[in-house]
Amino acid sequence: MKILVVAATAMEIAPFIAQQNNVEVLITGVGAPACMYKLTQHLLTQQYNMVIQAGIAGTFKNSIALGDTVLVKNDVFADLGIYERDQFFTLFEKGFIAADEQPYKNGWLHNHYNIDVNLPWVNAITVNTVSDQITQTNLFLKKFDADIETMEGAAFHYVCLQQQIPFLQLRSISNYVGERVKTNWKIKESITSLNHHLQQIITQLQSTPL
Ligand SMILES: O=C(O)c1cccc(C(=O)CC[C@H]2O[C@@H](n3cnc4c(=O)[nH]cnc43)[C@H](O)[C@@H]2O)c1
Repeated sequence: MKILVVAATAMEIAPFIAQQNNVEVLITGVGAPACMYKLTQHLLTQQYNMVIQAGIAGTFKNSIALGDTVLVKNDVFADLGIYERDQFFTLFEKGFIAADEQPYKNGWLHNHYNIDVNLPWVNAITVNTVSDQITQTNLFLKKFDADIETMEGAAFHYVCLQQQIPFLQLRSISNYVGERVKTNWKIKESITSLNHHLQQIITQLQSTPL
């Protein structure tokens, strides 16, 4: 099985890279535009059976602990929309995109691939601007009721769905959304957990017949 591992920063998958395990790695840079460009460019010339995005993330939910690792079932470009009279509308709500228009399913970028691992599947939002303003956190929480937030997930889902390549988005929780005091983040713990699960998933995939 030919697998590509994608991450925003090399730091997030440094332990995995250090193992040199014959799996290709693509570092896209932080944010959705860089992820979209780099991944699309790469996939136009290389073929894979599976692409895995691995990274850290913020969570909205107290039921998710820092250091926990999750898989993302649905993602969305949360701040792609229109502000009108102090109200935020998505492009679906404004009728610019139909909720089930390719590659969307009910307004989400849905991953229909399943893997038999003991990790929770969650819903995510992707933002261009990470904010410590409670108004932004509450707005997105009310609108999408997602579990976690990243800056690249929806871009990753969008490209893989359009290119029809099986994919997994693996995230470990480093912080609560809105928390910008980095000393309150659990970066080291989340990276350790992320890389442990990444290696486990890859070992499992490599032992699965195509
Ligand atoms: O400061 C460090 O030591 C450090 C080490 C590794 C990675 C980082 C990052 O800042 C990675 C940025 C990456 O993390 C995602 N992320 C993490 N928390 C959130 C959040 O609350 N909201 C949105 N995105 C988050 C994001 O995908 C970035 O690409 C720092």
